[in-house]
Amino acid sequence: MIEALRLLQARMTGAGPPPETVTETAETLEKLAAALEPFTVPEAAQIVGHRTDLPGRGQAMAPPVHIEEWDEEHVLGHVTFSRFYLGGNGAVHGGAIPLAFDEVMGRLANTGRPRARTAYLHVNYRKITPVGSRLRVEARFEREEGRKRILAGALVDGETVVADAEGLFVTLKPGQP
Ligand SMILES: CCCCCCCC(=O)SCCNC(=O)CCNC(=O)[C@H](O)C(C)(C)COP(=O)(O)OP(=O)(O)OC[C@H]1O[C@@H](n2cnc3c(N)ncnc32)[C@H](O)[C@@H]1OP(=O)(O)O
Repeated sequence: MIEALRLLQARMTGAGPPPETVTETAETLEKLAAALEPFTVPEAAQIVGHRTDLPGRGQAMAPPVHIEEWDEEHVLGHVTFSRFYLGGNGAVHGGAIPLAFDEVMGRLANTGRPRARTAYLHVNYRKITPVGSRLRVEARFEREEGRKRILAGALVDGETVVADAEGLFVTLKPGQP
């Protein structure tokens, strides 16, 4: 279902269909939304965001990062930003890149450690990030200072770093959501 939605997002973004196809598509989507409505559940029971075996934990909002290596110190994976993430002129939207970093670095920050949340994510856009290219995603745990965990991440196209990031993740105190 989530993969199908991702495909739809990409195809819809890249489409210039005639008005009758637009109307037909809108009606079909409204029917699908209505079919799912009776199955609305509380957050803890929803599938999306809880499937850690799926790229982006099954969130169609997050770019689909495929993980190849994962431990408490580093993550290595790859991602291809589909047409859905297009900002303009073949470049990925600047807001989509932190989504990928937060997903990967947030999970790494929380691997084998008490729960933490992102306090800041500083992203450097070094080059344009091309839509449709398979990119390497790297993240590593840099250091810990009290409740603060500092992580680094990079998005690499071939040998070129197209974006890198530093993230601060702060350990939650009891009662913090
Ligand atoms: C549940 C886990 C899911 C996985 C996480 C996935 C990643 C995410 O996307 S989380 C969603 C996005 N993030 C959020 O919504 C977080 C919202 N913010 C918060 O909840 C709080 O601000 C929180 C928890 C980060 C920190 O608040 P609080 O516990 O009051 O921290 P506080 O005591 O002020 O600061 C602790 C230390 O961090 C530092 N700090 C906190 N925020 C920042 C910041 N933005 N910049 C620099 N330093 C900061 C403080 O200066 C302090 O440093 P020191 O100990 O040296 O004096």
